[in-house]
Amino acid sequence: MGAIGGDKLLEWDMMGGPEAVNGGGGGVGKLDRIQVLVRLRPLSEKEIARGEPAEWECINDTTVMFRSTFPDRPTAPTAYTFDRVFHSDCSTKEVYEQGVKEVALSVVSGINSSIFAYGQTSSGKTYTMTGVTEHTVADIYDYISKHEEKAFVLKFSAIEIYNEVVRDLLGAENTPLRLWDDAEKGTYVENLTEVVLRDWNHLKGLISVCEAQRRTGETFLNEKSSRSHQILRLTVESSAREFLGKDKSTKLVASANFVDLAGSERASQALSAGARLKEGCHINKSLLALGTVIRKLSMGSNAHIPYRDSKLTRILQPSLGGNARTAIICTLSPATSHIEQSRNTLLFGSCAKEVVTNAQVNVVMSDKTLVKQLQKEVARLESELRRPASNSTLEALVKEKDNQIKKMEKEIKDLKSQRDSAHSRLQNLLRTVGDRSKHLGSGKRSTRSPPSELAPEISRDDSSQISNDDSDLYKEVRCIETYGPGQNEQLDVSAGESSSPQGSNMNSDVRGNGSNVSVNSRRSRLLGETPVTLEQHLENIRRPFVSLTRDVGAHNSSGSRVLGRSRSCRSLTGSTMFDATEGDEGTPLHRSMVDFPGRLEGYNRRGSALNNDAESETLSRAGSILSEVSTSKGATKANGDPEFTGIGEFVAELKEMAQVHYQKHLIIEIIELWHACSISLVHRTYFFLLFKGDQADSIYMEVELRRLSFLRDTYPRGSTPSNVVVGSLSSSPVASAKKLQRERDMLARQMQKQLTAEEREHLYTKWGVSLDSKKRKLQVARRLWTKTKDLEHVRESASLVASLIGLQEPGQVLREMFGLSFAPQQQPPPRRRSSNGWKYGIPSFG
Ligand SMILES: Nc1ncnc2c1ncn2[C@@H]1O[C@H](COP(=O)(O)OP(=O)(O)OP(=O)(O)O)[C@@H](O)[C@H]1O
Repeated sequence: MGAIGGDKLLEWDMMGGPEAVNGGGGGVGKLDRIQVLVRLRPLSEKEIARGEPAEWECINDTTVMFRSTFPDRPTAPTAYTFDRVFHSDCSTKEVYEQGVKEVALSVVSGINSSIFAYGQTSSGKTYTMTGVTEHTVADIYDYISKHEEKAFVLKFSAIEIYNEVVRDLLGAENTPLRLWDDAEKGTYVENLTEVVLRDWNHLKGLISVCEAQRRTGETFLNEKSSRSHQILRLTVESSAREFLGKDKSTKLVASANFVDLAGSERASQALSAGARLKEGCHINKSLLALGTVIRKLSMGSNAHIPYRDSKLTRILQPSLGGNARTAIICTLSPATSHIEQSRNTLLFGSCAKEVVTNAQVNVVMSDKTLVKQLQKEVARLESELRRPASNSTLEALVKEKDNQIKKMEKEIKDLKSQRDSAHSRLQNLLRTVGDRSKHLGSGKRSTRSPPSELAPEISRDDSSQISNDDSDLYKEVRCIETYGPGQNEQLDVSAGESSSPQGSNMNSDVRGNGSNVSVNSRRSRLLGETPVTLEQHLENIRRPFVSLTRDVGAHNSSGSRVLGRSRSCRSLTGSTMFDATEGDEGTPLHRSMVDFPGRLEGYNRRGSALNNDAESETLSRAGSILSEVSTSKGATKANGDPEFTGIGEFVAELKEMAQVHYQKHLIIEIIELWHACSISLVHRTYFFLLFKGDQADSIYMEVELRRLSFLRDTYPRGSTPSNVVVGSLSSSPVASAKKLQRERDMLARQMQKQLTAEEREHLYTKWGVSLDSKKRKLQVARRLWTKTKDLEHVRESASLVASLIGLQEPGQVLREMFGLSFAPQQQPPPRRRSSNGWKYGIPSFG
C-alpha cells in the first residue's frame, strides 16, 4: 500500500476526466452502489463423493435460488437477487467480462476500483480472484498498448492480513507492517514494497511470489485453504505524453484493489484445531467486522462506521463507501453441507449491494506544478487587488455622488423654505394670540369671519352647507391642505379678526343652541385656531426640523463631520420668540405670560441631541429657532444655557405653551365676567385656586365661561331662570351685588378674627390702605378682585380670601361644588377649617 511519494491527490469531477468510464456524474464524484455478483462453483469431488446435491440454482442472470432436493426436508424456495449471478458452468472470464470488468478498468481513468471475493472457505474465492486479477491486468496492458499517446506507470504492491498482522507479500523480511492514518492518503501501510512493473510478465511473476508467500493451510474443507486476507494493489498512473516533463503536466492516478478474503468457516465443519482454529477465529473476527461495516453502510445512516475494528476494514475503508468503485463477488458452494454459510454469504451480499460509494477521478499534480499553479493564482489575485478601478467606474462613482449631493442640496433648500415658512407662521400665530389677549383685555368682543383672503377658498366650496363655526374649522383645514412655501399668509390667523356679517361671536354661541357650541370652537375663537389646526400647525413646524436634523445627521454620517453648536445659535440667546408679547411686557398680563410660573419655571433642558456644525448653515438656522424657544421658555433661568433635547420635546413645549396661553386667556375672560356679574369672591377664589393649568382644566374653564357669558347676556333682560342658576350665581345683578357686598363685609370680619394686628398692618400696607384711615379692613375687602386685568392682583386677592376662609388645598371636591365635575360619583363638600396660615397653592396660570 505504497504512498505516492511527493504527489498531491486532487479530486476531479469524473466528467472532467479524459475518459470517464462511468459516463460521469454531475458533482465532484459519482455516487455508485457496490456491485454485487454471485458465483456458484461446481460441486467439488469431495462433495460429489459425499453425494451432496447442488441445492442452489441460478434461475436467471440476476437471481439465485435455493431449492431443497430432499423430499423429506422440503423447504420453500428462496430467491436472492443481485447485480449478476453466475452459475457453476460460467468461466472466470465470463465473470470478469460480465461482472467486474467495468469496475476493474475504472482504474485507467483515474478512478479507484476494488474487486472483492467473499464467501465461505473452499467456495472458490481464490480461484475467482486469481482469474479476475489476471484478466484485469491483461486488459489494462491491452488498454495501454492501445493508448500510445499516454504514458503509463504501473506499480504493484501486495499484503496479507494474517491473524490481524499485516505482512508485505513482496518484502524480503517477514516482519509485521504498521498502519498509519494520513489526512490525505487515509490509512496506509508503512514501508510497503511497491514495485514498478515493467510488463505483464513481470506482474505475473510478482503475483506468483505473492501466492507463494501467502499463508495457506490444509483444512478438512480445502486442501489449500487461504488462511489470510490478501490484497493486491495495482496502481495505474497515466499522463499525456505531450506534457511529460513540462510544468503543466498532470496525471491520473488510481489503484485497483484485488481482495481475496479468507473464507468464513465453522470450526466444526473445518474440523480445525490448533493453529487452524486460531486462524479461523481471526478470520471470522475480521469478517465479522467487515460484515458490520457493510451492514451499517447499507443502512445509509450517518451512524459511526466501525472501520477501525479490524485492520481489514481500516485498509479497505476507501473501497467501502469511499472513493472507489467496488464489486463484490460472492462465491457459493452449492453443496447442501454449506447451506448455512451460503445463506450468510448471500445476506452479506444483500447488504453490500445497498452500500453507496463516491468514486472520483483522481488527478495528481506534481509538487512543482502545484506550486506553480498556486503561485499563478496568488499573482492573479494580487493583481486584481492592485488594479485601480477603471476610469469609467470612477466616473460613474463621481457622478452618482454628485447626484446625491445635488439631491441633498435641494432637500436642504426645501427644508429651509419649509422651516422659514413654519417659523413665520408660528410667529404670526403667537402674535395673533397676543393681539387677541389685548383685545380680550379691553373687554371687546369681535365677531369672527373667515379672513378676506380665504374667502375665495370658501366660496369655491359650498359654504352654505356649513355653520359659521364650522367655517372656521373648514378654513383651517383648507389652510393645511393648501399649505406650502409662499402660502403661509393664508395661515395668518390675525386675519380672522376682521369683521364679517356672517361671522359668529361668543354671545351668539351662548344664545344659540348650547349644544352646538363646542369647547373646541370656543378655544378656536380665543386662539384664532381650532385645536386640531393648532396641533397640525405645530406638526408642520416640527416636520421640517425632523427632516432637517435627519438630513443633517445623514450628511454627518456620510461626510464624517463632527458637528458643534452654531455661533448663530448662541448669538440669538436672549432674543424672544414671541414677538407679540414683546411690546406688551409692561402690562401685568404679558409679564405674567412671559414670567410664567409653574411647570415652565422648573423646566431644564438636557444635553443636546443635535451636534450642530458651526459650518452648517442649515442646522444653524434650526438651532437659532430652537434657541429662541429655549430662551423664551426659560426666561426665568437667568444666564441659563439653552439646550435642546429634541424636536419632539420642542413640539411638546410649543403645545404646552399654546395650552398655557389659551388657559390664561380663558381665565382673564372669566375674571372679567366674574367682575361683570358680581360673582362671589369665594367662588372666584375657589375656582381660581382650583386649577393648575392642566390641559383638562380648559374644559372646566370653558364651561364656567359659557355659564358666565350666559348670565351676563341674560342679566340685562331680567332675572335668570332658576334652572340655570347654579352654585354661587344669583338670579339677578342686584341680588348678586348685594350678596357680593355682604361677602366683602364677611371677609373684613374674618380679617379681624384670623389675622394678628401685625399681619393686618402688613396687609393694609400691601393693599395701599392708609394705616390711619377708618374701616381699613373693609377697604381691603372692597379692593379684592377688582383689578380684572392684573393677574398679580387676582392672585393676591385669591390668596387673601383663601386664607381668610381657611381654604388650604383645593381639589376635586371643589369642582363638584361648582358643578364642574364630570365624574358620575358625587363627593361631599370639603370640611372647612380656619387657618391663620397662607397655605394654598398658586395656580399656574396666573
Ligand atoms: N468455479 C470453479 N470451477 C472449478 N473449480 C473451482 C471453482 N471454484 C473453486 N474451484 C475449486 O475449488 C477449490 C477451492 O477453491 P478456492 O481455494 O478458490 O476456495 P477459497 O474460497 O479460496 O477457499 P479458502 O477460503 O479456504 O481459501 C479449488 O480446488 C478450486 O480449484
